[in-house]
Amino acid sequence: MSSPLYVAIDTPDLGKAQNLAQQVRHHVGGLKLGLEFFCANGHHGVHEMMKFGLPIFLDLKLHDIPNTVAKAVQALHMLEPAILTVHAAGGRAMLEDAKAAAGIKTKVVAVTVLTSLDDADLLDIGVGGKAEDQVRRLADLAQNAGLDGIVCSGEEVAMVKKHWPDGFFVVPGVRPAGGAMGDQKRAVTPRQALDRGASILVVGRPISLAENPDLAAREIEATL
Ligand SMILES: O=c1ccn([C@@H]2O[C@H](COP(=O)(O)O)[C@@H](O)[C@H]2O)c(=O)[nH]1
Repeated sequence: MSSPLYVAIDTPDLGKAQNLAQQVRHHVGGLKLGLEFFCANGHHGVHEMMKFGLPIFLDLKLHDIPNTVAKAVQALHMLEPAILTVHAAGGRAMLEDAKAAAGIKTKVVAVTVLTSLDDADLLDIGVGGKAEDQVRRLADLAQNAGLDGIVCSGEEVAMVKKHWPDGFFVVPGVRPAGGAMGDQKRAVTPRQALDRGASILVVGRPISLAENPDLAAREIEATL
């Protein structure tokens, strides 16, 4: 069985991205490429990273009107990402159209509440109540729109899985015990995320900024 640990390759530098992937390739289940990498390197960069033979998670968090998102998803077809993200807050029609536009090999998952936000941040953008309530609402929306799953924090994944047992749950904001939080506000350990029902875990800086990324990935993997 492949590892549930996906490494976030957050750099605009293709050479650095390849170097990191080369170091951790035997201890992770996939490579997550986000906006930073894609804006700098586009399709060419993704093709280069595909050469490592690991599943590619394109974390582009698409969020626009349904027609625009659907066309963007179509434009990614040739890359056949294993996982692609859109923002749940784009609404039901956008989610349905994104799913319909994706190739059959791609799981489309909806970002609910970013793991860098807490209840106070949500209030600032006009969402009262707790993050977990908003995650639940957006998870229901994603499920009803026919998506494959959602992105949420490890604090909510058990609650959502109860209502969506066969959903695919991506959990970022994962930190080894005592690790630096950085900008993450709703974080759990890799073991907690898995025990609570994560399908895959996304870990970036605890691996990429480590003195020895290979060792950091192995140490995280050993806890799973
Ligand atoms: O809610 C979300 C959605 C996506 N992310 C992404 O995951 C990684 C996390 O990186 P760390 O360095 O481990 O904090 C990063 O690429 C984010 O864009 C997220 O953190 N939270």
